[in-house]
Amino acid sequence: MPILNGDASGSSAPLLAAGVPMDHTKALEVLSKDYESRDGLSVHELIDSKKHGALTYNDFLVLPGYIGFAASSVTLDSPVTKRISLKTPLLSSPMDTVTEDKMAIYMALLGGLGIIHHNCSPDEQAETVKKVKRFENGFISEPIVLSPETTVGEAKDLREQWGFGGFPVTENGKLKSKLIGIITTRDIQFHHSPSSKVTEVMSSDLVTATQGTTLEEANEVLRKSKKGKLPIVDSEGNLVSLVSRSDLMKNLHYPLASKLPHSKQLIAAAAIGTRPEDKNRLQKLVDAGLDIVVLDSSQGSSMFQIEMIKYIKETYPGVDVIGGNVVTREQAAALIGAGVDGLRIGMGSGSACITQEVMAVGRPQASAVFSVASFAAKFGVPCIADGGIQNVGHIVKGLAMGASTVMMGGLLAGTTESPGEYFVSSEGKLVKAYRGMGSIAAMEDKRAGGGSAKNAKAASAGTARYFSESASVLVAQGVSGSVADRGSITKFVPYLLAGLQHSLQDMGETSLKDLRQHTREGKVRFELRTVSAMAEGNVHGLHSYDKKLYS
Ligand SMILES: NC(=O)C1=CN([C@@H]2O[C@H](COP(=O)(O)OP(=O)(O)OC[C@H]3O[C@@H](n4cnc5c(N)ncnc54)[C@H](O)[C@@H]3O)[C@@H](O)[C@H]2O)C=CC1
Ligand SMILES: O=c1[nH]c(=O)c2[nH+]cn([C@@H]3O[C@H](COP(=O)(O)O)[C@@H](O)[C@H]3O)c2[nH]1
Ligand SMILES: [K+]
Repeated sequence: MPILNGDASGSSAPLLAAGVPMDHTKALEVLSKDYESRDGLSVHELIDSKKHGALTYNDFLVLPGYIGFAASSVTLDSPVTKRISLKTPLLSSPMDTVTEDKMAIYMALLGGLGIIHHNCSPDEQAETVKKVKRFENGFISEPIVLSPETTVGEAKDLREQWGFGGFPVTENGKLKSKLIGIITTRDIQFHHSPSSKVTEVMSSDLVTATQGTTLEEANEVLRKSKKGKLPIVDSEGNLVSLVSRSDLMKNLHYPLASKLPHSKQLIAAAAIGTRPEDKNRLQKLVDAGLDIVVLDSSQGSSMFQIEMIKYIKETYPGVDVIGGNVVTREQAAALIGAGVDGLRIGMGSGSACITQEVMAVGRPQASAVFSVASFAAKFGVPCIADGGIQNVGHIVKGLAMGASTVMMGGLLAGTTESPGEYFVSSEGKLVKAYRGMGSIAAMEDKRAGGGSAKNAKAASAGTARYFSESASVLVAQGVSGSVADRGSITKFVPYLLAGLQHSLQDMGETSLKDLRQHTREGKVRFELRTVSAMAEGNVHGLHSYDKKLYS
């Protein structure tokens, strides 16, 4: 008796119009014999502007490959210049709402790199470079210090404000002055006279360590002494830094940290312009220990940049130069010819950019990255995909298009490590300011006024030109706004990295090097995405939902 419901045997529901199904064990053989190419498109077929116009990240998808390994085994190291490679292929933008010392330090600790912005005086920028180079993992280089005149009440307020209660006391209340005591939460907790001086309750029987002590040694002293804080002093007993037990454990664990071989210091990178005065700025940055300089321009293919590249390569052979921005092969060739060690790709793709609207110049980012990176690869010049990154998928696509690293502004501007304070938006959301460096706000910022120019504005990254070209109108190429709170990059970057590993695993690629090579060879396959495909690929049909990305 035939099984009607659920019967797939015989001729009741044939898949092929006629004939017997093939032997299933021959599936792979048939696949390789019967088809001229793999399923989907090669990158060359995908990025074909004659057929498809120029594409950006949302316009295509990568097809899955074969998973024969664990996601955790995917390696993500990648070069950022001809000489320097990173364990984390992520960079933060040289923007005044994104990268100052804290971002640069933590990006480097996490294996990436933060490019220090130049919308400030050369001395301020050099000081930031110094902070990155001098940063010693686990040592608090700028602790809160009390003076002998500080009262117990004030110390209690500081504890409230900072959330911790161990403060060193020095003769003049500053760092690099003689350490005379340390005050802990316990010393002030039950002291009922807020007007007493801290010297009455502090402990002056101190366990200290001398400058040059390693973190491991400091750890051992803390363990033995059972203290919470270990002041580090110089040979004269002046306080130079502090090690805190609570910070210690988390600080010991940055195995990916970006350092040069034989150096204990983090790699420091900073941006400059191509004006004559930028040469003086660069000298200060190099004196402060700079490793990589980024020539920051929306249109890098200029006589100014070519001259600057040659000058830097000649004057500072130890410093690597990243040129840009570029979006075409021709622009790239000019800068590669001048000797750049790396290129930065992107024009108008940034989240706060209006360059394409205002200048009518630019290029959709996926096409830009593929065109430039495939050309630059011939000369061993690594490329940065800069701008337009909104999620892990975009990072992956930038890397699949041939970039070695990816640069982000807006995505990192809402983290604790970016400059500025959080504030509450009119909708009641916790946000931080984010603005394009070509926005009116950034161009007019008074902080830019520390330079040599008489007019404060003239020293800024974005306005210099307007003052020498006798133009009185500032033409904005960016906007100023805010972005939502994203917490600390010490959580966010590991999330991006884990997401990247899972994505590469889906593609069947075990490293970024393989991803780039297999894309070039046509093994990694792509598909164009229609508007409805994009809608399908996103959340749809739900009454409501919560989009929590990681925990
Ligand atoms: N990636 C992107 O899509 C964009 C980025 N931006 C950002 O905005 C900021 C400003 O960018 P730009 O205005 O492109 O900066 P820029 O410094 O390249 O300024 C461009 C103008 O200054 C002139 N200039 C440069 N060096 C000169 C010299 N030595 N002598 C005479 N004139 C010289 C150029 O001819 C040009 O008119 C940067 O931080 C940049 O990254 C701005 C627009 C787009
Ligand atoms: O057209 C522009 N006008 C601007 O004012 C501007 N400021 C920054 N940038 C570029 O945007 C990149 C960061 O982009 P995301 O926020 O999308 O990560 C950055 O890395 C820059 O390349 C600008 N582009
Ligand atoms: K844009």
